[in-house]
Amino acid sequence: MDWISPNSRPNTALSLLGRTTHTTEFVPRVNSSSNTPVSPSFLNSSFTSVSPSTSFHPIAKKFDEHEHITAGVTPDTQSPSHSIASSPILQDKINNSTNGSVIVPAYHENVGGTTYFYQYPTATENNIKNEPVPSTSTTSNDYTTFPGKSEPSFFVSEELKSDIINRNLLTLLQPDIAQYPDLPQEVDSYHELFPLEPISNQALHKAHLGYQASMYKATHTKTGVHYCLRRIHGFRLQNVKCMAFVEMWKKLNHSNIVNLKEVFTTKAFGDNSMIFVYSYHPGSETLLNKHFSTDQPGYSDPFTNDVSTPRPYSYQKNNLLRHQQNNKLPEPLIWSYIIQLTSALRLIHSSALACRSLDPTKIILTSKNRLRLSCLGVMDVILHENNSSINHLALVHHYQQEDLTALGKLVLALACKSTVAVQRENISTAVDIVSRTYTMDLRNLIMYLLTNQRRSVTDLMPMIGARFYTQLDNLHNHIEVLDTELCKEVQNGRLFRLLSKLGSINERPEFNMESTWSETGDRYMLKLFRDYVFHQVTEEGQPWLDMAHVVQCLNKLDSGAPEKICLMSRDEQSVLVVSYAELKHCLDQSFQELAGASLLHHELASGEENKL
Ligand SMILES: Nc1ncnc2c1ncn2[C@@H]1O[C@H](COP(=O)(O)OP(=O)(O)OP(=O)(O)O)[C@@H](O)[C@H]1O
Repeated sequence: MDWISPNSRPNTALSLLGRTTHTTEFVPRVNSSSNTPVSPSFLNSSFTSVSPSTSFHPIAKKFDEHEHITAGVTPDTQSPSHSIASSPILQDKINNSTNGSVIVPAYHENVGGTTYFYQYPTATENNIKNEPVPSTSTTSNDYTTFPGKSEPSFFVSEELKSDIINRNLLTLLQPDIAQYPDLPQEVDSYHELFPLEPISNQALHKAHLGYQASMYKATHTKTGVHYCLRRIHGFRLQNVKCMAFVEMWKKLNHSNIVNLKEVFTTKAFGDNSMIFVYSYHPGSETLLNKHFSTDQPGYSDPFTNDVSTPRPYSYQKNNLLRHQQNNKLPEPLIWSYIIQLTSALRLIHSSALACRSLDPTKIILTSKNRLRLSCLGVMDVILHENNSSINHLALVHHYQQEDLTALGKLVLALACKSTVAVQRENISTAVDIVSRTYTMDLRNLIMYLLTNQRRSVTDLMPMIGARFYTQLDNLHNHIEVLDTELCKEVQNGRLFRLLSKLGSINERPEFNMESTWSETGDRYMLKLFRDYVFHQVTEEGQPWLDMAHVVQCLNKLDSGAPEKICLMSRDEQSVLVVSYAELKHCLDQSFQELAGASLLHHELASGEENKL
């Protein structure tokens, strides 16, 4: 480290250190300088994506200036053009403008009615027989699984951030005691119950085979983990044999299944209730709510007849088709649901179980169209209790066939956007509508599921065909986006730890009875470094804020770069030339002092407690 006398220092005050017309950007910079002298240790650090460019940045400039400073030469100010050339935003725009999208021609191969190597451009899929297809109100783009790459930023994307924050908020929601005075404080090992739907007091509100049911979010008292409790009101368990099913369900682990954790009975609600504990997925909504809810603006079930004004059949059918063309769900979305549902069913059926609740109210959706079966095991317990003499295990094949019929009805309902479409009297019209507005593959799948023949979920796989690849590709792309976002936060976590150390040292009023500890020795350099990183000002004395500058300085500190910078005292009477490696040493030493004293205090305190 070199001390420079005030007389020999350049006539640049702190405000002049590399001050340029450089615009403030709270985004990372891209590497734009090829002739940049970068320290090897910096390159080795995991933050090389942030530009170590020295061509435009004040810190880097200081390194270049080091020899000039010692020689008493005033450095030139930066050229504004550098900063513009280094802007990642600008660079990105330039890249985008030359990056035209490549249109890959669709390739279809049909083997025995099954299309392989399939693509999703809407023109072919929306092929209503001999009729031009008006554009649908919801394009397939609305259902893209991943948002794609966004502008470069130091932080996670706004979309992901708000999704995570929203889920956290929902997870932390606490019930209003005044609103729910009857809620028990504790139910077995769970507390902080929060109703996930209005609790109906009407005995008529029976949801599960004649039993009233309600859902709660709850927290496990020991682990603090949040769960979802499905309560079956007024249910007295007489026969524990059904618990064999519960054990089987508990073992199932699948990305499209809400895991069952445990089942118990309780009197905490003032009755005999049966509680099914599931994993909690904040922000989920049922498939019914998402696609068939009359609460949605503009939604109406096209199959609901207006009995007051009977119309000829042809009129009704034309009406249905018109409605369908304007409101239908994009076919890729329906296939995505099919893939997820059949994937879950495949595991369930191969585990000698049956879902038995493949119903739009018992399928939940979270962001990015992630779908999960949410009510597994309940039917097995309730029905076993009601008919304990029946050999339910022997009937499982029958129940599995029922699952496949329910799946066929569900897909038909989605394709017609109507729950009424699956009623016996509407099915043939509904299938006709699907044939006219979707591909034959979708129609064939529905027909296969709705026939009386013996069916298997594995038979559906060739019908799905190459759509698996599309689904897989979407998932991988989404994982890649999340991975990139996670990388940023790993780096931010590293910098946060560094800042925590700096913050613990800077301006500490007293340490070991020494009131000037943070103002002297190594700590003084760290204080000036803090000013250098965060308190830069423009020539006019205005705050100069640049996240790239902050991140770059902290990264160089973390990696202990040999690069040197000028630190100016607040009275501008002395300038300190110091390397990042030296600053890192100061930081480590000072923090160790603090941490050592803190540890000693803890040991002494616990020693005192033990004595007592
Ligand atoms: N595992 C879960 N995690 C988070 N929320 C869930 C979970 N399971 C269900 N939910 C939510 O709880 C609410 C009620 O679910 P439920 O299965 O009772 O549906 P429902 O439409 O009310 O059906 P029913 O009429 O049979 O009660 C829904 O908003 C649903 O999204």
